[in-house]
Amino acid sequence: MYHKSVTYLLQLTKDEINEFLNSFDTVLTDCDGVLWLNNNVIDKANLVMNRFRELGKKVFFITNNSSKSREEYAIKCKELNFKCDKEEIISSAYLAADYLKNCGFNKKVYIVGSTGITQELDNVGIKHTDVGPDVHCTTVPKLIEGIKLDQEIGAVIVGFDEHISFPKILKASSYLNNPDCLFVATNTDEQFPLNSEFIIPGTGTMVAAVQTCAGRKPHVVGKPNTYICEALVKEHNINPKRTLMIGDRCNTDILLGTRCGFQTLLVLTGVTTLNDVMEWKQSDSQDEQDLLPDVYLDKLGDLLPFLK
Ligand SMILES: O=C(O)COP(=O)(O)O
Ligand SMILES: [Mg+2]
Repeated sequence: MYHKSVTYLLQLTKDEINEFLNSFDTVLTDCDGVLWLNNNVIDKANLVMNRFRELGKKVFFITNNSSKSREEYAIKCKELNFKCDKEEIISSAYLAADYLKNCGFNKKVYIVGSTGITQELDNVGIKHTDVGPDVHCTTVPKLIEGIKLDQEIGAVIVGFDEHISFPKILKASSYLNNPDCLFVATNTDEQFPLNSEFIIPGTGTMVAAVQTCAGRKPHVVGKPNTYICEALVKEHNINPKRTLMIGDRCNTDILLGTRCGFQTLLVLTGVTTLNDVMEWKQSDSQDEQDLLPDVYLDKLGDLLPFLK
């Protein structure tokens, strides 16, 4: 309807907004920066998502955040009053485990990441290393002396790891020195959306460290990789043209929507700013044009009055 026009939804007439709301049957929504920031719901986002469901629309939550399993996200949604089943939540930790399962992987995984990944690997019966701090306070030669590489390791998964460290980068890169060792990244988001004076390193920071040292590029399972959406379209018989992708980050959420032929709604409560978008709108680079949303809002909750 408003293909890549960057239309501000609230400047439309009531009828035009209703026509837009009736133009999709399925909603895929990003989480961090759209629905919540950390453990705080973003103004009325839960009321809007629950109302979409009451109006008969299919709803799926697609997050690049690998720190939680689907089960843990289902608990978080319940606590924050978002109605949803575990099967409607796709986290990048789940995607990483699903990808290795589909590859018939039967060795052990070295994880740079957290318990979202260990739980999802456990769910599919894939062996893995532990997560948590791995620090060193000695010299590099002494550190290396103390490391015995595990010969069972056949893949490295890099996800969000607040305990990222020199020893972890060294070990992951050493395993990846074997070209047969798979290199999987959950996502490459550069920073976490957190409206504060601090910049929180996103998973892209951890991935870049290992990628640089290992001299190899990972297979990235999260947005904007279309892997998950192709699976959803097939499994739930979704019509891409009548699907809305809602996101706060254009180089993952909106780009995914563009690649899958979905309609796209950008909300300004997370990472991408309106200035970013207006700069891309002036650009003649196709890559930047692909980042443009169809429509945008200051926050998802602004839709509530139109969903009566
Ligand atoms: O984990 C992130 O960096 C972003 O997560 P999101 O995809 O839910 O916005
Ligand atoms: Mg987000």
